[in-house]
Amino acid sequence: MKVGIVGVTGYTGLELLRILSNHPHVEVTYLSSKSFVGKSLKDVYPFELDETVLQDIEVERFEDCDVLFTALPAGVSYELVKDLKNTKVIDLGADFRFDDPSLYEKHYGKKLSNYETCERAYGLTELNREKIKNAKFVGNPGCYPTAVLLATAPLAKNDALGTSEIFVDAKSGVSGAGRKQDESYTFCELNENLKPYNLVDHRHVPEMEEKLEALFKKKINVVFAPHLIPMNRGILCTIYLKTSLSIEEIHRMYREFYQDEFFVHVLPIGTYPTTKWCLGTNHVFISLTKDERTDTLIVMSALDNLMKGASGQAVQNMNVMFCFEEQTALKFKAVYP
Ligand SMILES: NC(=O)C1=CN([C@@H]2O[C@H](COP(=O)(O)OP(=O)(O)OC[C@H]3O[C@@H](n4cnc5c(N)ncnc54)[C@H](OP(=O)(O)O)[C@@H]3O)[C@@H](O)[C@H]2O)C=CC1
Ligand SMILES: CC(=O)N[C@@H](CCC(=O)OP(=O)(O)O)C(=O)O
Repeated sequence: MKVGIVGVTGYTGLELLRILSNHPHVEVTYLSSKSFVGKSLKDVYPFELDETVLQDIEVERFEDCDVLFTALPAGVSYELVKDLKNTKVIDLGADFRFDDPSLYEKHYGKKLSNYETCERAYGLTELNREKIKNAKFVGNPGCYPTAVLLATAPLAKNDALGTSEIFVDAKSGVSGAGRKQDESYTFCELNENLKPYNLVDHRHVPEMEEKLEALFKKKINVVFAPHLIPMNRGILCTIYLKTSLSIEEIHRMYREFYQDEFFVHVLPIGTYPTTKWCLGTNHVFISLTKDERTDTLIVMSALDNLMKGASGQAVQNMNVMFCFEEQTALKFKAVYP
């Protein structure tokens, strides 16, 4: 199967290439860049050892691929790919994530033409597998929404959420911001530092709320506090919510909900996840603790933002769309320590 990566020079693009180089059923035939057209990938990243020449972004070349991964800033992919006839698209940005295009317009400041007519699915594999199978366009979720939705979805199935509000404290490694050059991402700004950013009005809040509403069949407000942490990769979300169920009942529900999932692990009660367990893998670790005194459930989820939070999940979705075994090329174990 022929695969293209548009935006291979970014962090998620490179991660896609790392994963796909282990995939027995695909050949990566098209790699594109904006700034390095005509150079080989090896010229830009000597460790890649890949002499493939980086192409310009040419829509005509997209049709030669069976599937195209677009790993571009939000707002660029949609217009490039929306009219493709035979090529399936997995977009790592936000352009295909929303059911309600007015939410995208409000939070990303751009109108998407004819959005309603494109056959699209939200690419949170474990929660949307059947739709992903037949979709032409898959909107791969944001990294924080992946962590938060997987950590809360079992409560929806059992109507176990006692309130209409959840509180999320999140920490992310710096690769989550992409390879941008910006003063706030320089070494001295980040090293030995823990930095809150975009509190409350982060763009992932409307994405989380839209998907939570669909899951819980009621409006759920998300109070969200993200932080940058001086690590390359990894996300840890700590979610506070109310439920009247006992920790044993909740733990049983979560275990049951994810019992057939290869990538989602519900830890024993009292075991807390760490980001290092997921490093370079597509696995997600979830833990549950209840503060009985305040009747508060604390759910934690840890994942690698470039893997399950982006490129790993994108390949998982490709496997679902093309009927390959879902774990193909994704059986990485953590790099530890
Ligand atoms: N990093 C992460 O953990 C996650 C990222 N995402 C999303 O995935 C997408 C890619 O992210 P990431 O790889 O981190 O980003 P990077 O900033 O690392 O890379 C961006 C890529 O897009 C290309 N590019 C930049 N601007 C344009 C443009 N105007 N037109 C065409 N190409 C352009 C760059 O090309 P060149 O290098 O040639 O200039 C580069 O290949 C984004 O939408 C991001 O929000 C989603 C989940 C997690
Ligand atoms: C650390 C950091 O900056 N993380 C990014 C999220 C990465 C991601 O999932 O991005 P998109 O939704 O834009 O695709 C952020 O907070 O915007």
